[in-house]
Amino acid sequence: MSDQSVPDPYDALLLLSFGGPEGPDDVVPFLENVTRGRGIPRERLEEVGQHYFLFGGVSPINDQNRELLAALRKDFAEHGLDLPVYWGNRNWAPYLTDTLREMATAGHRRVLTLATSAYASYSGCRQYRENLAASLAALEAEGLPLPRIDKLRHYFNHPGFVEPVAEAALTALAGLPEEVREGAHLAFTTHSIPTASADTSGPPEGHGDGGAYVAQHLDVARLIAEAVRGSDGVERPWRLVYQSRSGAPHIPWLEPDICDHLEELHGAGAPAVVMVPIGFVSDHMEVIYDLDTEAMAKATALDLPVARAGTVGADPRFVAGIRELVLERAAAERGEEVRRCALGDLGPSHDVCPVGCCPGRAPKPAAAGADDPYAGAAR
Ligand SMILES: CC1=C(CCC(=O)O)c2cc3nc(cc4[nH]c(cc5[nH]c(cc1n2)c(C)c5CCC(=O)O)c(CCC(=O)O)c4C)C(CCC(=O)O)=C3C
Ligand SMILES: [Fe+2]
Repeated sequence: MSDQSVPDPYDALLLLSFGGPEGPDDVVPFLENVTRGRGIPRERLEEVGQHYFLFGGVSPINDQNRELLAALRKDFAEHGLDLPVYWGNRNWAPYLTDTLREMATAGHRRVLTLATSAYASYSGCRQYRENLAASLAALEAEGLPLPRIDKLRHYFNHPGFVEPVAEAALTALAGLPEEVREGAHLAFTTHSIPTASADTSGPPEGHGDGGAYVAQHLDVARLIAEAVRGSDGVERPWRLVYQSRSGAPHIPWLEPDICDHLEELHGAGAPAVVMVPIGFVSDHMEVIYDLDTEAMAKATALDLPVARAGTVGADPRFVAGIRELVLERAAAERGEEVRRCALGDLGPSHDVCPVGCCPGRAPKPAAAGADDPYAGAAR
């Protein structure tokens, strides 16, 4: 095609994700990668290993990322966007360092990163930035030229994310028996994190106020509850609840858990519940085990009709939204005036994570932010 455009200054997009095991022999080494130095009790690890074994030791997350990767490449090609897309993971092959090495060797010097987490938090944002810095350190030690790496702004409130999720919520609602549909409650779910980490999520000025993680999820939950009401005029009660808690029991994590919430709703006479996993971008293990297996077993035991909404996956609207975010950021980097699309009350998120954003327990170098130690060394 002759009308290909290069989104200057970027010369590549990096899809950065979690990774997951692809067979029974991968499960234990994968869990060791995930939990190295993170103080997760042994019993919890054995339990989580069982979740994977229940599915033949295969997490769906890698295939879902392969699908997203293919969809991004196709969408970019169809829109004349000349931007190669690569994929690397934190915890499983293709490992981030290997992907970045391939990118550096291929001559890429300005890389934009899309992480498969839509929200601010240590696990969903800074930890990925630390992984990028660690990989850059490894390339530096190998004497390779270092690309400069940026990260796309949080996309939780971008219409490309919100609209497919709202539609999925409606589809799930329509799957409930008709007589309980009107009275159904909406339960928006996301990954629980330690409350201390929730309180310090996002830029420092929001710390102590509950943090950005919860505020961002509440913004999305409200938008989707409104979209559902808009579809049939019925105002349904909704709540943001949590799932997939790990860590030691004496450390407070965000609550209530989805299973406790189902029990409480049932006790209060709710006729049905729609679970909407707004915290995730694909139906990976935390969705197919923690919701479809565990929470559904609870629902069956309670004799409570429960439906689960899908996640965005490789929905064309999500993919197009990513393309828009890439073009927006490229224009901003060129110093152009940009229109930033965002729904809800919080407005578009920052392009560059400020110093002190989503701190971890111990300070570590993090790339793609205001405190990126490689920003100057790169190029
Ligand atoms: C906020 C958040 C997201 C969403 C943002 C994002 O998507 O990044 C997320 C995603 C995911 N979490 C995943 C898997 C796991 N997370 C664990 C442990 C933890 N997650 C945490 C938080 C998050 N996690 C935290 C605070 C811990 C405690 C340990 C620590 O502080 O690091 C553990 C250890 C065992 C356990 O569950 O205790 C596993 C196996 C998978 C892969 C699923 C698959 O294989 O399909 C995905 C996408
Ligand atoms: Fe996790």
